[in-house]
Amino acid sequence: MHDQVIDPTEPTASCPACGRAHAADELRVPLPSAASVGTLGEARTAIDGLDAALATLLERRAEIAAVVQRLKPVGGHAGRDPGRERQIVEAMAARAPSLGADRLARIMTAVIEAGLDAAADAAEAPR
Ligand SMILES: O=C(O)C(=O)C[C@]1(C(=O)O)C=C[C@@H](O)C=C1
Repeated sequence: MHDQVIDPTEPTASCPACGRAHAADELRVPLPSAASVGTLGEARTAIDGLDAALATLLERRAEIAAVVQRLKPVGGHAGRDPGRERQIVEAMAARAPSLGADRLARIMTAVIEAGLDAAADAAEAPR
């Protein structure tokens, strides 16, 4: 899958995830529709592909969130910003209406807290 940026202008020969050529710092994900999956196996294959993309995005999000913690005057759990978290959830709710803001808030609270925990662990780890 795509990881570090080498040269964003240089297309990969063939992406192992989608089979097409595109810049190495892009994630292109097939988006199977619910209507396109008819069997349990097809549905699980579709979920596995989406989860692989989600994991890639979550890993990259945690890396960026760790940078934010170093840039803020007060980082980590002590620097939680509920207003910013609400803004994130509201923006996501516009893209995920069937989940809605309340369920997305549960998801994003877990994502944000996991990111803060990972950043704290990385900051404590010997270099
Ligand atoms: O934007 C910030 O201030 C962050 O620290 C990042 C982040 C996030 O992971 O998105 C984490 C904690 C805050 O409560 C809000 C958002």
